[in-house]
Amino acid sequence: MKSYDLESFKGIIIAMYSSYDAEREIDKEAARKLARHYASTGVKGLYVGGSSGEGMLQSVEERKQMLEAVIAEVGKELTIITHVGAPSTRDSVELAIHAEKVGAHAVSAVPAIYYRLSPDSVESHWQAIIDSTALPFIIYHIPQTTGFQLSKSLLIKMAAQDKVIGVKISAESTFELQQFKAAGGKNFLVLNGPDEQYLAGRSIGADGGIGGTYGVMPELFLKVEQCYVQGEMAEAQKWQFIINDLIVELLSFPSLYGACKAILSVRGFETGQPRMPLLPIKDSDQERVEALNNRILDYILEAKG
Ligand SMILES: CC(=O)N[C@H](C=O)[C@@H](O)[C@H](O)[C@H](O)CO
Ligand SMILES: CC(=O)C(=O)O
Repeated sequence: MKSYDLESFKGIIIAMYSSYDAEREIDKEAARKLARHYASTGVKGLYVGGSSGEGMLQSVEERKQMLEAVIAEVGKELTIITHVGAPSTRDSVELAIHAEKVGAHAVSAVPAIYYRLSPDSVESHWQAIIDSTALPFIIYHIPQTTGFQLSKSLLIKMAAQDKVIGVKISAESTFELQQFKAAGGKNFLVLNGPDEQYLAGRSIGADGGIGGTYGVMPELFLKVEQCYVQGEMAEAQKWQFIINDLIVELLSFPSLYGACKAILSVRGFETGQPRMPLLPIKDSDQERVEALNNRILDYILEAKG
């Protein structure tokens, strides 16, 4: 048994987009407004500073500001997981210590990026982060961007520690997800990464999911989850199909995050463009953004029924 409350990490957790002002600096007020909105949707929590949150494109100071804004607004209502992954162990540890100080509920990290690292090196990196606080830790496994393939043996070694409560797996193999779930055991969380496979991941062992596209349609993922829990598999599949149609369209823009942020902007939540090298949405994309937003909003209405 882990000595942490695992229930608070099970369910739909939005990988939150960062908010920037007109000068492209962190906009704490805008971040709070968006977090407040998310709290009203019924999701379980927020994942701050991950891939969707552009943590890797921000300074350590900016990452702290984003987290502080989110916690100030919804830290008492939602589970707040903060991603502290960085190229250097030193920066990750600094972010973890800060996260604990300001009241985050868990830290999470990808392997250190850029250098091609041995499993021993990644393990030491994660261990330094884990040892720096009393917070639970969630491994972020996303080999397609980090290049690091987490082995089952390293996973088992990590999961044996009380503080290591789970893994978020963004690799696309649901078999790998299942293998990690089996290896981690009953008291180890597996959170689904690829939003396109939420239902598949859930069916084969995931306890919930953390996703970037949840941020523009949390209600639809909550619907899939609700149908799944109630055993209405045909209905759950129907909604996953709808979601995947929408994701395919989101992926057709210059950048996924740019498209999601543009949709939020149409709804009155200004978060700015994503940072370079992520491409911004062009003016000529605006009409298509609005049409897609309308489609999503219609589905949200239908899902709420
Ligand atoms: C690389 C990346 O950002 N992956 C996210 C997390 O796993 C997903 O939520 C995707 O954004 C989503 O599945 C759309 O492809
Ligand atoms: C977790 C996730 O989906 C992200 O970091 O964007």
